[in-house]
Amino acid sequence: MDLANRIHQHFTDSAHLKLQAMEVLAEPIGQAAERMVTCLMRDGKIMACGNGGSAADSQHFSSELLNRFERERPGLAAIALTTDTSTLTSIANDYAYEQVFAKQVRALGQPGDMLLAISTSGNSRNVLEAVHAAHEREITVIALTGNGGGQIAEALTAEDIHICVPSSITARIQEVHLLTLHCLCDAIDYLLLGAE
Ligand SMILES: O=C(CO)[C@@H](O)[C@H](O)[C@H](O)[C@H](O)COP(=O)(O)O
Ligand SMILES: [Zn+2]
Repeated sequence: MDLANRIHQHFTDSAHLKLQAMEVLAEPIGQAAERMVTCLMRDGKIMACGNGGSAADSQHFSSELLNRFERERPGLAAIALTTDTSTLTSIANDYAYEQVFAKQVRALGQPGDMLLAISTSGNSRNVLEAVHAAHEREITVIALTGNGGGQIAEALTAEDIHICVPSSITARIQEVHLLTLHCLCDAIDYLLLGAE
């Protein structure tokens, strides 16, 4: 396959997966948005975490709540647990990389907050540990995964919401994750501000 065909194939695969994911994810995405609005309106906050591309997604999402998405509104309480290199490196150095998000959840999280746990494999240990820490603090989890959800799916409770992309290809899963996060941002604004 030459380069042009490879590129065409990526676009085609990504487009097909988004249409397939729409059928199964629209409902949990809507539920997650409603729960996030309830959390925010009760003065809760949304903490987000993930590794690599999912760390970038965590920061992308939190910035669009703290600042704005597409409509004018006051900032909303969100924080990415992936940005403070002094915190991340000291926890990893003094304890273990597995604890870099969980220790922050235990320190910052309050009952009624929410954790957005992003992992394409569903198996990243530090995200899994953050899920456990959230449950200890009576924090509901929105898990954004793929690959069947992995160990994170097994750790979720009936109170949590699982948005699992029906694919095992990391890049394709991430492309649906980004669309999902923008759907969440739009839905939150729609629920708070009404239709434009
Ligand atoms: O962005 C990519 C691949 O597209 C990578 O950086 C990817 O995020 C990293 O391999 C992560 O460590 C994968 O972690 P996870 O999504 O399985 O939790
Ligand atoms: Zn965005």
